[in-house]
Amino acid sequence: MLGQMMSQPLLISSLITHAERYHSSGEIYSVNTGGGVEQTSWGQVGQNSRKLASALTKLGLEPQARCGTIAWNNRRHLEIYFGVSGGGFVCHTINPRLFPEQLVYILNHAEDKVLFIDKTFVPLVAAIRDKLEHLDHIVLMEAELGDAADTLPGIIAYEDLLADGDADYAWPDMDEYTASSLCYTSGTTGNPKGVLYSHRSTVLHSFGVNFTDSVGISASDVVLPVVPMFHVNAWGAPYACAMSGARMVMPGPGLDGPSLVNLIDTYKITIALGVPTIWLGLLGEAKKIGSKLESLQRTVVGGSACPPSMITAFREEYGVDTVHAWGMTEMSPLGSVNKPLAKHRDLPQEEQHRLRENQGRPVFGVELEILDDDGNPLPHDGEAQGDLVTRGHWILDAYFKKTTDETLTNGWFDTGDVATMDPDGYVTIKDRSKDIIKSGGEWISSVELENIAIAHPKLADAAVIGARHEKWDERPVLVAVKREGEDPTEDEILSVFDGKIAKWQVPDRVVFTDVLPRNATGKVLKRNLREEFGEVLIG
Ligand SMILES: Nc1ncnc2c1ncn2[C@@H]1O[C@H](COP(=O)(O)OP(=O)(O)OP(=O)(O)O)[C@@H](O)[C@H]1O
Repeated sequence: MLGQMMSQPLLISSLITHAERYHSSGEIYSVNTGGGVEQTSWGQVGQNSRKLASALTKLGLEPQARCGTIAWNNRRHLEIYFGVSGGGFVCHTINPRLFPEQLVYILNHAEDKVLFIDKTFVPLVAAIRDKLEHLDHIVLMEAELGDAADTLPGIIAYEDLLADGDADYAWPDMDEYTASSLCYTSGTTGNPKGVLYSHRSTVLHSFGVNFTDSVGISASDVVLPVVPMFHVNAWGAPYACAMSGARMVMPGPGLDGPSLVNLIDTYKITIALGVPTIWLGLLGEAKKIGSKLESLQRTVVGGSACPPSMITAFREEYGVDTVHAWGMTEMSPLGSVNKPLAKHRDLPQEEQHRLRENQGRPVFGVELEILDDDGNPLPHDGEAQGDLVTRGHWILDAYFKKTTDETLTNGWFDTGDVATMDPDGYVTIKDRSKDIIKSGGEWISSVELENIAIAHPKLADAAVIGARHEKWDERPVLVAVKREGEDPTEDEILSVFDGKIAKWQVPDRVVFTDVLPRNATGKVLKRNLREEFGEVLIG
């Protein structure tokens, strides 16, 4: 049995303590709700997070009380991440883009006692305040209350709350399995479900993010987390940056193409993380204003499938490496990352590029398996498609307020994705099991068709659904959004599939629409598309 030193608990407070001690002067730039930029440092974030923990304790919060946040990526949100969890409370990040009824459901289900909000969300919260059953305090993430004092009586200004905190507050000791944070799934396939993370799972996940063959954030990086802090903790970037000492740029509410290009060029961003739709907007903008995105070394893309045409555009036009990653809320979220192996170095460039398109290999700490309908493992031959299941150090045991038996099957979590795995462990997500198209007993991947369609120069966006078919049960239909000023015909669009896939996989029809319905994290809501276009092949 080894001694005390090696059994020190893995706590979130240890991440911020490390940042405060060893990269105290490391800069953090934060865009506030008015568009101005504030500069702070890891040392200041550390100090403020301790004051916050102390102030929350003085407010009388019980250990493990949930503290919600409805906020953009900014420095106060960063302090709340460390202060709330470090103080032994649970940091519950909430997606403001959810419908008000969903917000009420989540806040009541989580039993949030305190809610931290950005100024932008005052009207949103005022409209639902009466329905929040457990809420005792609302904190405005500003120095002064302004009009919010009238709109939300009793609201406290963040800086006033901090002023009550003790600057030499000592982080409490606790078991590393204590809950530290809570996120709800984005509700693409049903009601949002709560996922609790522990201190241990969060610290281990940060190591996972920082592996060289993963996102690999280093002290010399300048990191732009475009992925919101309410979307699975910005994929763990805030914790991983505290661990490594990277400089951070928090983009605030401006996530449009021009704002992002400006931040990348001004702050010499080296790594940016976000979902594919964000990068589509950014690529268009960079071209328009002639930016070369010179400092940018890599974009980390996940949340939904990254179209190969985007990987090519980043590489060929800007020399930026796109790192395709896959995961989900239930996985903290990191599951797999696409990085090459030594043996790939000798392959022709084209082949190397093609290999970068799938969702990559499991990171140490995560196990992945593919199973057939009877739950038996399928071969890792890159061909066999099955249900992707997982278990590991930062994969959930049970949904919040549910049991393990209701969440796992034989100790594994079913991701709801259908995938193949090759002998090196590279995973290709074919579809979500609910979206895969079952045509006469054969499976067609809607993602594969979308990846091809989106490269059509006359299309701005595309999604493929299975529409009901009298003979084949289901057939693919492409729902397409035309690029501004273009008016392609159905045949013109379908020609994009020529020679790229078998003829029987080509969509039966193209239907045009103005905009694709997306959920609060930017994923296409295919069930809405099926409701609208699911019958277009009948009669
Ligand atoms: N790189 C990727 N390529 C393809 N799909 C991805 C990728 N990254 C994430 N996904 C998809 O996103 C899913 C995880 O989404 P998330 O955890 O944000 O919530 P959700 O699953 O959409 O919500 P809900 O479970 O409530 O429907 C994965 O299971 C997968 O289908």
